Amino acid sequence: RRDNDLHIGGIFPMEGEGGWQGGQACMPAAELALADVNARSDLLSGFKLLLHSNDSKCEPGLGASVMYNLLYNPPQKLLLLAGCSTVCTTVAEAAKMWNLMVLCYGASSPALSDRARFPTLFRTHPSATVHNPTRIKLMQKFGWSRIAILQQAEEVFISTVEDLEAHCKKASIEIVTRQSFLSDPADAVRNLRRQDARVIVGLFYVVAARRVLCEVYKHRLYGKSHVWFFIGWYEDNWFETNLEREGIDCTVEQMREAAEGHLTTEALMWNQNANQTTISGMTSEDFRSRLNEALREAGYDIDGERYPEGYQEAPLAYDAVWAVALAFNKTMEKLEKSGLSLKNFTYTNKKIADDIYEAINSTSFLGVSGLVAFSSQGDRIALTQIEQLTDNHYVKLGYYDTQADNLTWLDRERWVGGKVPPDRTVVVNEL
Ligand SMILES: CC1(C)CO[C@@H](CC(=O)O)CN1
Repeated sequence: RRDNDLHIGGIFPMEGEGGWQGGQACMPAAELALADVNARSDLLSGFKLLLHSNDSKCEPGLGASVMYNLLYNPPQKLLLLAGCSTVCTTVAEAAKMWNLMVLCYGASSPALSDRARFPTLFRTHPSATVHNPTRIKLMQKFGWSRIAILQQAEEVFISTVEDLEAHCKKASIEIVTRQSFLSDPADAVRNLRRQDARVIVGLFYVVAARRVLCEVYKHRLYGKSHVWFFIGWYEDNWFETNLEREGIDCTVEQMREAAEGHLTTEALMWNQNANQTTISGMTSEDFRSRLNEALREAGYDIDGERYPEGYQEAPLAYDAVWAVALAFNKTMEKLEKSGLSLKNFTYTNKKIADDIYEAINSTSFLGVSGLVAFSSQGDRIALTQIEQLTDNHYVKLGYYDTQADNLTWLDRERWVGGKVPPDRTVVVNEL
């Protein structure tokens, strides 16, 4: 091994049944970034960044064993990249014992925003709680102060709802009912009707979302008197696919009718200003072309729209490597003043670990995923996008910058009844 190599570990969810196999697109994206930062003569003063990757299958146990292999086999690693909330939780909880920073490009769990448990964690993937200020902003915009919540009983949604409840309290928005279900939403949806819920925030994975939508159709909790907030990162035609395979007893037409008009929120992962040059010299569209080329070479039929999992999150992995390179660069400059370099780092060297922490913590640059910067909890600061399903197509309604409390609104919303649905039964006094 050349002694001017800087080594980092990469843990990518490639295969596996459960969870998110986003490493399929995120590992190629990370490798593109590695080539780009190593091609820059003005970064890392002559050192080369090397990435040692392994597959976690999005399983925390396998992730832990992959991490131990990376740490107990030379060369010494300086930092770990990881994906999947479950793997990041395990890796980040342990990595502090080796004074290693962990940069998660694919972890949305709100539980990870905890410096007590994860003192060395940073994420380029925003927490699921990033949706909540946007949901509140929309409720205030449309005058809804009485809402309901329907959620699947999964850790990520439970902690997201707790955060949403706190935001609702602060905004004096009443939650008339909070219904949760494990896998069958029928009773929960029926209870929504009993409580006369009109504005409902739905938090569940996409398979559960199809079950919910069919129940919504059956209980007529849709149309001109109801508004649904769904998660925006499902596939675009999620409400009309896999109905047979998943035993959904609603037709495509019924699902479309129930879905018409719903709103979605999601974190922006591709820089919206498509022709804005980012730190790599590329625009986000340039990045898309290069990623597509790399994925074609890896055997994916991109032109046939056969995208690998993690395609949406690929900019987060690309920017994670840039964040590491910039932070290492800053740390090298600081260490050189005392005649040291990152080659002096060891797993017991907390001093250099603190320097790397400080460098990442103060990192901020324009990446292909937009402005990359971290909160004091290591969370990605991100914009959100709002869409509405109209005639079976998602229409962009606007963007929200939580930090600046700035809502960019495009005035494209359409309501089934021609006006904004009220959040409660409106009694009209007959004169
Ligand atoms: C937006 C999504 C699909 C949320 O889950 C992330 C994976 C995880 O949190 O485990 C990947 N990105």
